Amino acid sequence: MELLKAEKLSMIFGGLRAVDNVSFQIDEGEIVGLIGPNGAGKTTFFNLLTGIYVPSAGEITFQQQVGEEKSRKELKINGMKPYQVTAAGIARTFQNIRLFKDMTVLDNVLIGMHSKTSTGLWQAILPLNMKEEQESKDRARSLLDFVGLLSKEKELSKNLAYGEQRRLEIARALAANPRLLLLDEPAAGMNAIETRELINLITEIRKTDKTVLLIEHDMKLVMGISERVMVLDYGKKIAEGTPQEVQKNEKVIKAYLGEGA
Ligand SMILES: Nc1ncnc2c1ncn2[C@@H]1O[C@H](COP(=O)(O)OP(=O)(O)OP(=O)(O)O)[C@@H](O)[C@H]1O
Repeated sequence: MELLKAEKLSMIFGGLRAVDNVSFQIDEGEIVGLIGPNGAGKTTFFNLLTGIYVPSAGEITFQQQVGEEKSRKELKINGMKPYQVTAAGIARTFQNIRLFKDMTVLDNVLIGMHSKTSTGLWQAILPLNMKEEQESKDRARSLLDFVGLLSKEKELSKNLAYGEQRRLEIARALAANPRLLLLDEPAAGMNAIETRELINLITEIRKTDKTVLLIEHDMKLVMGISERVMVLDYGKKIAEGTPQEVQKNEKVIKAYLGEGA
């Protein structure tokens, strides 16, 4: 079932078409990889889906879940503010880790929980009533447990190892309880062990009913974990298909993977 659809999406900076007429759909429960050379427009595409940029052309729709009965409402994402997009059910991590470095690991997750409102930071810092505060902390701790960081809850996030900071970013994004999780180069800078742990984590996230779209340059990871892969080059979609199809695609080999792939 369709979760998010982008139709003929473009983003133009000056004369540069960073995203050029890209149509894309992701269904509920899928893990989809987004690949392409440096500067292909991958992060810009994420920025369009998350309200950081308003598209120069095209439309993005998201099937928001409303109420307890899980009924759906089609929502137009264009023009929404990033916090409204998060509240609608799309959360993300960033290529350059964006944690509050002088705050504890636990507080970083608590902030993610309250980022659904424009006053999110203040709500996270100001005291809630005791019961709410305890419930929030319990949920934040269970997310830390999920990403394997519970034992580090009191540490300052800047003191975590690089791979741990990346996992904390994922916990912070999950705190918003998204239906669609966007991961921007989650394995960047990770060693082989950290990458293996990350693959396990993404597999576990998928089991929790979430849909995942990830940008990644680690081909082993992205081809191993994705059911479908979309390839961008100079802002244009040059291929889309299963990892096997994409790896055999002449255009993709020429633009990105190279002959030795
Ligand atoms: N705010 C901006 N203003 C002007 N140009 C931009 C802006 N953001 C991105 N670009 C340009 O748009 C193009 C696409 O950039 P983008 O960061 O989306 O690529 P990418 O595929 O994510 O690259 P990488 O793999 O290196 O992260 C690049 O040429 C980049 O310089």
